[in-house]
Amino acid sequence: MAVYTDISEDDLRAFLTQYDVGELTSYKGIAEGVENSNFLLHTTREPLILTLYEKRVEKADLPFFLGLMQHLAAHGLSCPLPLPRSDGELLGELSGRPAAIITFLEGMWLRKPEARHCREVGRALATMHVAGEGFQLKRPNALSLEGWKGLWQKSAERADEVEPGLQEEITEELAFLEAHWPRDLPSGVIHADLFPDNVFFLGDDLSGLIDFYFACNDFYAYDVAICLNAWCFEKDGSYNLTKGMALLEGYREVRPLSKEEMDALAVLARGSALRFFLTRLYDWLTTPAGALVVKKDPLEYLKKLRFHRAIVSSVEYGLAPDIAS
Ligand SMILES: Nc1ncnc2c1ncn2[C@@H]1O[C@H](COP(=O)(O)OP(=O)(O)OP(=O)(O)O)[C@@H](O)[C@H]1O
Ligand SMILES: N[C@@H](CCO)C(=O)O
Repeated sequence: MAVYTDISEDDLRAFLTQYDVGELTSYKGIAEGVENSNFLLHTTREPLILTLYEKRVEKADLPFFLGLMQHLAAHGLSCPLPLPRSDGELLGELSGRPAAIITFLEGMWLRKPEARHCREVGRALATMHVAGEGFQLKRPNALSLEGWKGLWQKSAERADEVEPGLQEEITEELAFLEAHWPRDLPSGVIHADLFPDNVFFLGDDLSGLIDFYFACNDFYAYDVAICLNAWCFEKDGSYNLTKGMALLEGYREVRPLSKEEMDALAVLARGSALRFFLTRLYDWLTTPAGALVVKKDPLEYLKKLRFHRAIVSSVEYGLAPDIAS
């Protein structure tokens, strides 16, 4: 469960006096998510989400994340909108943590997405990429090559506890990615964590995207690779070509992918798999037993990484042979 920081009713009521949200009628911690503490607030008006930002979110980045949600919502993407306080600020403090209130997005995330949902996700991802153009603030991706190296240094010594041989394998993978990472692909604001639990649906219709707290400036195609990893593999570790095809087609309906972007998919997917492997590995090794959070399995992403290593053509992701390399 992701409620790292508890709040008292008195502190919450005092915090809410700075917002024009009506009277608080109830609140509860939300069990899902692993990064921040989230609460659902009911007031005499609309339901709201209160987020307290935790360890992996830098306070200095919050104006980027909250400003981005405002920008995207104003440019046609369905996503939560941060509420300003009476002094105009989007960010406050509660229980010693930076805190913000955002609008509640209707819908549910899909436990078992199908190909038609992957198509919707592809479209929504491209819509976000297009909507993000013109957003003035910049945030380099802290979880790209340099960040991976830093994370790896913190876990490498204990990696073989998780699977023998991992230390050598990941060290070699990092060296490969350093040598082959693309230098010049179309880039802009990416979501960088568009997993099923961050995409809401009402029935089969996508109702919106949430959780922009890893958003940053990076290659658009890297975001596509993140989604292929997060949406198009089955529980048994196999890649679902139909889902991959649907996701890529949905994306390309809204924003074309260039030949360079398509050619780079396998290496970007390797990097993306390594990124989630490393954050999961770090959490696996450091989260204290008994913490109220469900740890995610790093080995799921190791399997994906190995799959991408064996790719020789982007046709294998579901791109039509006439446009794939
Ligand atoms: N704007 C919103 N509208 C409705 N529900 C929301 C909203 N924001 C968050 N939630 C709820 O809170 C849960 C956790 O939110 P979120 O994914 O932002 O947390 P996180 O800790 O950053 O998670 P993650 O592990 O995905 O990084 C969501 O699964 C959803 O149930
Ligand atoms: N989506 C991430 C967790 C949040 O960063 C994962 O599944 O590892």
